[in-house]
Amino acid sequence: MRYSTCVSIAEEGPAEMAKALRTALKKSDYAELRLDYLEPEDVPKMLKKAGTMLGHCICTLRPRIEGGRFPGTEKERRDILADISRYKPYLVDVEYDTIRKSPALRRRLGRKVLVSWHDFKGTPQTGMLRRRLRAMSAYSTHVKMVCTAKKPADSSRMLALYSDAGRTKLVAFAMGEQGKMSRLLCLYLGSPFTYVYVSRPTALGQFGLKEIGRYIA
Ligand SMILES: O=C1C[C@@](O)(C(=O)O)C[C@@H](O)[C@@H]1O
Repeated sequence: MRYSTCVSIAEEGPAEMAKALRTALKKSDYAELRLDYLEPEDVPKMLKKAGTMLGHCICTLRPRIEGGRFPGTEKERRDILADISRYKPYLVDVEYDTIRKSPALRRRLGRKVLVSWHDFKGTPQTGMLRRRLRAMSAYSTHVKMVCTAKKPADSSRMLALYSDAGRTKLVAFAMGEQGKMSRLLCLYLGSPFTYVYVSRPTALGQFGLKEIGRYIA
């Protein structure tokens, strides 16, 4: 079995992001473009630059309220998300709250959506996590749940979710130093990939691409 990585790229200009993307895809199956790090008007420029590489890209436009940098309004963000999906990337990352509240956006997005949810403060109890997984799976076959581990058992609760995933392609792990190993173990439990960085981490506890290579058997 080969395990896949997704290099998270958070550069602040389209030229830099495109360069980082070319480098990342030499060594990684997937890359995440953190398009919220760009000026909104540069997003289409970046998507054009990415060209056929987009088939390996997860496009993310995270709002500030969910830990991202997108500066505009929710309406502007939803319009850009719908535009991004027209370029047909591998997946468009859309937050659970966004997709749940916007049937209009659901109609405009293709089927290739990664429904995501983050908890930057902690890790809820198992019952809540399971209910959330079920609710998220109603919107896509690709679901991502990322919490913050304060102690090792928090990571274990995230990893236990794989036994409830069924046909859902689940990416679930915990951020933070206490969660670091869950980023590796999720691969062995069925996660389609794990997030890594090349130049600088986009989240706490992320492995570097080279570093994780030393752990993967
Ligand atoms: O959701 C995720 C996962 C992540 O937060 C991480 O912890 O590696 C990094 C983000 O860029 C990405 O959108």
